Amino acid sequence: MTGWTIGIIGGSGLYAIDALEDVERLVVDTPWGAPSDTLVRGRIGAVRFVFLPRHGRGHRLSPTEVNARANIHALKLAGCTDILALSAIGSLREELPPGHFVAVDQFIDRTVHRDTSFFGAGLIAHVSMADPVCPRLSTLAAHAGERAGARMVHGGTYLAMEGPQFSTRAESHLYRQWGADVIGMTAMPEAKLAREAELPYALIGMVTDYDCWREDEAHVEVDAVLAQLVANGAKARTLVAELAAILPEARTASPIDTVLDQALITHISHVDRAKAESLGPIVSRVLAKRDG
Ligand SMILES: CSC[C@H]1O[C@H](OP(=O)(O)O)[C@H](O)[C@@H]1O
Ligand SMILES: Nc1ncnc2[nH]cnc12
Repeated sequence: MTGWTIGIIGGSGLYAIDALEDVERLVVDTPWGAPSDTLVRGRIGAVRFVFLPRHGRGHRLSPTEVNARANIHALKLAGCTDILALSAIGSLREELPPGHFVAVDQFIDRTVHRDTSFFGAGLIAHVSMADPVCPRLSTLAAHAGERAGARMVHGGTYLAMEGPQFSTRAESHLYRQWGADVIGMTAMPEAKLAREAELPYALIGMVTDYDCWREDEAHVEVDAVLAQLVANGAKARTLVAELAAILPEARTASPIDTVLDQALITHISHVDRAKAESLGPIVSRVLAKRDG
């Protein structure tokens, strides 16, 4: 086995990864409650994967109901070293038609009804989100997508909206003016929480629609999104298998593995020990270093 354990968060239309071998289901509980579903642990070749369908099998959870803290905490508990998220996205750009895949590298967070941090209550950290995705994993995932036959665009800004309703036309035009390239409802606070958990995160978005900013095009509807996802689904699954094939054999350290060294601000003598205990593997590394 390699040193990688890749957590895969599957978005709308991606509720299983059939290439996984030696599969076992893990029921994991966290201080934030249960994740979206049981985790599916397996391997492809020598690479370990842990798969989690973001909305649960059968798509039971709305974007607001997805418990991102539980999901990221559960993936950390399951031993993940990195997280690759796959999502359906709307396009805010003419040159990103349905069927294109985008390796997202920036976010604008417009979500308002979600818990966005593991920290607080006696243990405070301020992580940098200046560069919110891991360039190493994002580049590898983009190459895997190309090998899977996807039309891949490297880089793009994702606007995270609360939903579950799609945008008004005025909002869609506004987000274009802000410089957003694609839109979705789920990657925030997921990406922020992955960073707090010291897990390098990348997001491959699969364009399903042109949202509603184009006057000559039907506005987005779920049935069109799902039809496009069925068309993209096989490529998304192949992308995961290709990623396993191209990952370097040994995982070298990422700067994201140790972000809490700088970000954790609470003095060790004032850390709330019960809170630290509940965060488990998210803070055990950095606290052991400071205790020592
Ligand atoms: C089914 S259309 C809207 C839905 O799809 C996207 O979810 P995900 O990112 O999990 O693929 C979008 O963010 C909305 O939640
Ligand atoms: N147009 C859109 N807006 C928000 N989330 C989406 N997911 C897929 N298409 C979307």
